[in-house]
Amino acid sequence: MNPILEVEHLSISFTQYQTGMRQRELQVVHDLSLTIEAGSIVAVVGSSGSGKSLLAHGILGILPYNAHMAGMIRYQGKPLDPPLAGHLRGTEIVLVPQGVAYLDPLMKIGAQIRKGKKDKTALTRCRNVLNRYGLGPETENLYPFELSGGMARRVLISTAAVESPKLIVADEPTPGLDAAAAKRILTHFRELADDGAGVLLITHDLELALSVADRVTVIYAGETIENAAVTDFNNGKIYHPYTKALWNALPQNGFVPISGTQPYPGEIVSGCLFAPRCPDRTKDCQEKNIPYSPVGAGYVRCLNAKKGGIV
Ligand SMILES: Nc1ncnc2c1ncn2[C@@H]1O[C@H](COP(=O)(O)OP(=O)(O)OP(=O)(O)O)[C@@H](O)[C@H]1O
Ligand code: NI
Repeated sequence: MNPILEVEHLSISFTQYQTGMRQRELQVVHDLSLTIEAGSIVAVVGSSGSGKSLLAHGILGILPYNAHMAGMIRYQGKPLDPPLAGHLRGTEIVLVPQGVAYLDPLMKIGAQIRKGKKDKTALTRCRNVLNRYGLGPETENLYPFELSGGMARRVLISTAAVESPKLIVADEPTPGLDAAAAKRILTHFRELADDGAGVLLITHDLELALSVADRVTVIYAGETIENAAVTDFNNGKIYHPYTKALWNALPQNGFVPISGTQPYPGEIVSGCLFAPRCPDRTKDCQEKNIPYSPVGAGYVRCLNAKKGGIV
C-alpha cells in the first residue's frame, strides 16, 4: 500500500452572518474519509450539493476565508497543511476546476498554461498538451472569452496536466464535451495513473465513474457512505441502500428512480442522514451515530450492512 492521499474525518463549516451581528456556523461537510493509492483512480460520486467540490477545495487548500476545516489530510504521509498545499499547488497537486470561471479573463491561454514561463521547454510543453486535447497552436493567443465551453474545459485540463502532477483532483471534468473529447481526457488520466500519479475524479455520474476508476467513493449529504472497488458493483458487493439506488438508476439496470432528496445543510437530522429515504430503516438508524466501518475490502456507513442484513 502506497497512499498518495489520505483524507480522514474531514468536516467543513462556514461562518455565516445573519441580521445584526448574529453569526452561525453552517456545517456542510460532516465526515469524509478516503484514500488514494499511487497509480490509481478513485471516483467520488454524489449528487449536487453533497460536498464534492468542497472536498476538492479542502485538499487544494483553497476554501474561502469563512470556511473552517477539521480532520486530517495527508499527502505522501505528511499532513497537507495550508503552507504545504500552497507550495505544491499547480505543480505536484493540481485541480481541474469545475467552473471555467477559474480562467483569468485578462490573460491569453498560452500564458495561463505556461504560468507565465517563456522558455523553450515551457513553450513546447504547452503546444504538446494543447495538441493532445485537440486544440491547435492558435489557441495560445486567444483570451478565455473567445473559447467555446468545451474548448475552455479542455484548456483547464491542459493547464493542470502540463506539469506532470502526482495528484490530480478533477472536478467534473467532462460535461459539455463530446464523447471523443471526454474519452481523450479519461484516457489521459489513466496514463497519468499508470505513471504513478493518483487521480481523484469527481462526478455525479456513476456510469462514468465505473467506466474509468479503480475504486468508487460515494458521498451523501457531506458524508462518505460507501467505498468499493469497481468490480464490487458488478459482483453485487455494494451494501449501502443509497449506493444500490444509484446503481439501480443506471440505464442498464432499469432506470429505477429514487424518491426524496438529501437533507439541506443546516437541516437537523439525527442518526443516518439517508434514513428518511431508506426502505430498510429501523429505529436505531434514526437515533444512533453511524460509523464508517470496513466491510470486505471497502467501507460502508450503514447499521444494517454491519449486521449483515444487506447483501
Ligand atoms: N462559501 C459557502 N458558504 C456557504 N455554503 C457553501 C459555500 N460553498 C458551498 N456551500 C454549500 O455546501 C454544499 C456543498 O457544496 P459543493 O459545491 O461541495 O457541492 P457539490 O457536491 O460539488 O455539488 P455540484 O455537483 O452541484 O457541483 C452546498 O449545499 C453549498 O450550498
Ligand atoms: Ni461541485
